[in-house]
Amino acid sequence: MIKVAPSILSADFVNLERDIRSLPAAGADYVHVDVMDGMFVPNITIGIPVVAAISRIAPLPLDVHLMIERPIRYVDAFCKAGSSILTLHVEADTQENTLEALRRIRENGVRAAISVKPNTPAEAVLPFLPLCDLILVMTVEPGFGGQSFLHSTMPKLHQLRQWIDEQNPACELEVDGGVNVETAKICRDNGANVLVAGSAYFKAADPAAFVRAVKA
Ligand SMILES: O=C(CO)[C@@H](O)[C@H](O)COP(=O)(O)O
Repeated sequence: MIKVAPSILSADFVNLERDIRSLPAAGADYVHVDVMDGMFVPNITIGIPVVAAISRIAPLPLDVHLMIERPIRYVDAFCKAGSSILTLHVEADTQENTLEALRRIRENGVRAAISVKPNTPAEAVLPFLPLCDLILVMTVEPGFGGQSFLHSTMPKLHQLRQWIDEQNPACELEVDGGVNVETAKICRDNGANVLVAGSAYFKAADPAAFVRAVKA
């Protein structure tokens, strides 16, 4: 089953509660929340208190994507803030710390996930795959919404689908960046089952029609 996770980075922050509460009616499955620290990526977004506030009103599971350096420092806090899925970047710390962070996420009763930037090879995920409930393949350089989809990431997505099916079939495979109706089909064809969409979702004249089209 294909799932859609609108990225609230493209929502109207003045009306964030309204935008989040409207997601189920459009057929969305998760609320995708981008946390950026100005170090791992050249942008700063929201932190723990805002995630906690969103979790109090969110009608769907929170899919929290940490684009921060050394995320192990904050995983317990983001779990307690109400994350349902908590994603770390493989590039953000040592292998040892990343393994420990994934274990801690699961100990908190939260689904653990790993993300890879566009130029990071699929092999980088392998040490973490048994501890992951979701793998996120970035299809743009992380940091900003509204960028163009990088087709060069599709062989990696395809490879990860094969390894997930062989080694951890319950794990979800998510893509994020430049997802629209056309690129969603390419991602589905290469094995993604969760599609993050920011600008395409929030700019759609009819978000429900957009969700139906990307799931079709
Ligand atoms: O994590 C990120 C960007 O780093 C994404 O979640 C974007 O927010 C997706 O936005 P669009 O590319 O769909 O506009």
